[in-house]
Amino acid sequence: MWIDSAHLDETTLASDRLAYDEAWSKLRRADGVLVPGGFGIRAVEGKMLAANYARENGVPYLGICLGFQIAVIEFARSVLGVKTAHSAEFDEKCATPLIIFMPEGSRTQMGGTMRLGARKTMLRSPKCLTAQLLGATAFDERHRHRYEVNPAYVQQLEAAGPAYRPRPSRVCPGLGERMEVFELQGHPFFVGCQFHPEFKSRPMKPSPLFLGLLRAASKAATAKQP
Ligand SMILES: NC(=O)CC[C@H](N)C(=O)O
Repeated sequence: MWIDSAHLDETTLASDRLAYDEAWSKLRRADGVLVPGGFGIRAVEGKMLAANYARENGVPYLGICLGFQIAVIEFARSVLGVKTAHSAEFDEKCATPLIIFMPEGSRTQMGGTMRLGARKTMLRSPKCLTAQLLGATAFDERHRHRYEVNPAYVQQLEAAGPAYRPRPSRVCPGLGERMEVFELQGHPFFVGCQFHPEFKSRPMKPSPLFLGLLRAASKAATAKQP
């Protein structure tokens, strides 16, 4: 079931009540939510609402790349109370640039300068869900992005306490650590990843992150049955 997340926000409520109600009715029926990667501001606030809905209602959530960045912003806004948190991709002058342009990127040379391809992610703890699902704390997954979680805020996010587990990973030498994974404890399944598990996922060998989402969603669906 696909939802145009632009229809979840208040501008659609004002302009097209039917589309708004339909989008929310689909979201409320969903046993799991996947917010995929993306570029550009279209529907970003709706994606934020979907992440908020999944987080607050214990609905399994997998956020990929932009879906990961959205989940981190939503958490900062709603849980940490940092209302001005945003991505510099959508508001370059925002007061709290939680997601910033990566230092190694180029703004003038667009061709091939994205952070692309397989990169090593090294998780801090074997106990996090991502490490358990992937069966490793170090793995190569493919990437495709220009922005990252602002390292200046990672400590503040980590200080949020046991409800939250950011898992930064090492990047290219000299660039320190990059936050690649976002998980919530005490939630049936809430995972965001900066990398794209779909790029290495195959029909007969799906990425364990997709299987994790589906398992959690199917458990939620079974629990709903009378
Ligand atoms: N592939 C994506 O989702 C990219 C996310 C975001 N637009 C970035 O460039 O970082």
